[in-house]
Amino acid sequence: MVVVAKKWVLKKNFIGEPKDDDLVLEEEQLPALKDGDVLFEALWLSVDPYMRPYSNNLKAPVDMIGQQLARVVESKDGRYPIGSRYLGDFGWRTHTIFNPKAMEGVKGTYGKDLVIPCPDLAGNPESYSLGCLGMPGATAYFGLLKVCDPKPGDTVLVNAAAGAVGSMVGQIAKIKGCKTIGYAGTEQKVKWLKEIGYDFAFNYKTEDVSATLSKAAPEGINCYFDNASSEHEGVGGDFSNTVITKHMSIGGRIAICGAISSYNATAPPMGPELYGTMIFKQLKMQGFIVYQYYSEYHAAVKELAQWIKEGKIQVCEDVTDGFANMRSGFYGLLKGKNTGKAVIKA
Ligand SMILES: NC(=O)C1=CN([C@@H]2O[C@H](COP(=O)(O)OP(=O)(O)OC[C@H]3O[C@@H](n4cnc5c(N)ncnc54)[C@H](OP(=O)(O)O)[C@@H]3O)[C@@H](O)[C@H]2O)C=CC1
Ligand SMILES: CCCCCC(=O)/C=C/[C@H]1[C@H](O)CC(=O)[C@@H]1CCCCCCC(=O)O
Repeated sequence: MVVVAKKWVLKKNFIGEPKDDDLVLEEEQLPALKDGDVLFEALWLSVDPYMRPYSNNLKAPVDMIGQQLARVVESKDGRYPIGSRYLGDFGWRTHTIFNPKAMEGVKGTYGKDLVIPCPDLAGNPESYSLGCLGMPGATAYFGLLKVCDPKPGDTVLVNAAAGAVGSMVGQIAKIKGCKTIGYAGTEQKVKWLKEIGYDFAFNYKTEDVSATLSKAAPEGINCYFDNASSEHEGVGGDFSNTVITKHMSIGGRIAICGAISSYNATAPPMGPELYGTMIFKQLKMQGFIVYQYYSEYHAAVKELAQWIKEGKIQVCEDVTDGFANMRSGFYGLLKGKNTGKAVIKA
């Protein structure tokens, strides 16, 4: 079988906001399969914020990085039957030849396997394996439960709350008996946050962060799940500085999950202004990477699937149709166009 794969190539490293000619769609004729080779075809592909900062470590021109849900279409390894589904770190490409035996023991970033069987999704749509039942869902699960360690009755604050991670954090926090406050960048997102059970939701672009927090959480914030980090401008100034210096309660916990507001920045982010508050309020602030909890990943996905099945978690996906439109799906994510998990249908 002659297969011509389509792939997105990072032609130039991004500088500032990504531009159309930084990423270019190309074709590549694949060779015939050798012994042990498996040919995968992408079904769904993920676009995630990390692709922007991580691609700075690559030297263009280079094939773009990313995870996809793929099915086996041809196989010379009996352990990989035709039709079976895998999550593969294959990058932005439609077809991939991978040799599991030759790649045995080769790990991806943070010790994760490069190709893993699609987990049991308990009847949920396959694309969820890249979102609520995949890396972003697990990020929400571990970041909240392990790093923020919420107690029933705690107040949990989340920014980029209508995204893949943030929408899950708020709903898991509700399951754990917390009061939840979410901030997002459009009125439509704010409306959706209320629909999925956030107790309070605000538009950080139009409402004063400090004033809204004083009203919604006069008791202070116990857990702050930070998806956007410093330089995240809300009305009234930097979002995280405002939250941390003015609104944390004593003994509060801060999970540093991401820093999307600075991914396109061309100057380094500002330094810590927070030490005084951290000390006097006895705060804990911890960065984390979802795969540091890799040994518990499948158990987490199982519990998340159960919560979805029980109707305790609602899911929204932002689907871009067609591999050829993957770049615009990614650029849209960086501009806040997505509600819920941004995925590409191949
Ligand atoms: N530590 C870890 O292991 C992991 C960390 N992450 C991090 O979690 C965060 C959320 O990821 P994910 O849920 O996948 O993405 P989202 O689905 O939340 O999409 C990104 C959202 O971020 C917001 N945003 C975009 N640009 C800016 C900006 N300049 N300032 C503030 N907000 C902005 C937009 O929402 P809005 O309209 O509300 O501004 C946008 O929709 C990211 O920072 C990501 O890097 C993700 C996975 C794993
Ligand atoms: C300042 C940058 C913060 C980035 C935070 C973030 O979004 C991290 C995401 C990682 C998540 O923990 C698990 C992942 O899959 C993300 C990293 C993936 C790196 C892939 C590199 C692949 C490659 O080099 O081929």
